[in-house]
Amino acid sequence: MADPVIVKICGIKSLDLLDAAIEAGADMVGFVHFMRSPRHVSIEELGGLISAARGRVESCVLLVNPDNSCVAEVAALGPDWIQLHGPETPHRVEAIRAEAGTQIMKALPIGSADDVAHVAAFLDVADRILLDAKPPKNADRPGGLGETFDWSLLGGLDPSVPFMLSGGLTPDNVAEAIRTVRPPFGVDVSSGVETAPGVKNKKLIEAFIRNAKAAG
Ligand SMILES: O=C(O)c1ccccc1N[C@@H]1O[C@H](COP(=O)(O)O)[C@@H](O)[C@H]1O
Repeated sequence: MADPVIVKICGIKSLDLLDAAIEAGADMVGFVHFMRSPRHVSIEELGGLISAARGRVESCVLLVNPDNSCVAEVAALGPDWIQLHGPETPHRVEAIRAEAGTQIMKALPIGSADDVAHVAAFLDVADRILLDAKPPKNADRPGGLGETFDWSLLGGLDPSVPFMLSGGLTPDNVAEAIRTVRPPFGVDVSSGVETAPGVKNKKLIEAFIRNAKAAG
């Protein structure tokens, strides 16, 4: 039998939605600490969410180009993962991994075959790669926009790359995404389980997880 698909629900802001995601079968949850995001949570809120997740589901804190003090503050809360979703270079990712002492998921924007080739530069410095849609030039944030990308570009990816797929996934397209891309470390969603930016919906979370797990 195939391994079950790993599902990460990102952009959770409340304990109520955290419980709902865990009850629905999420394997990982993500909390966004980035002021320009509609899913931003403060350091104090992060502490409560990470504690409530501990031992039940893997937790991941999303940061965008963080400085060392931000990395240290977040790492002290004990998340399982830090997701770097900005323009961090391989050298900076390596430094953040050393500073934080947590597993690192590096998000990379995909819009062309060149972007796919760029993934190789991060394989030695990140524990996992998250492949996301390249945001439009005028976007006010580098992700969480509900944009998909051309999955066929990933046909050129080395099959040993440990990646998770994200970018515009929804309950309606997640099964097709899994069958087409076969991401070895599962799927990640934020906008696709919301009714408005930052407003998660329990029924959409349940449907997303159900459809993803069935497709695996
Ligand atoms: O969610 C955000 O606001 C966000 C801000 C800055 C960087 C990334 C962000 N979101 C992450 O992007 C991917 C894909 O999201 P979506 O499903 O297309 O909405 C996911 O990891 C989000 O958590």
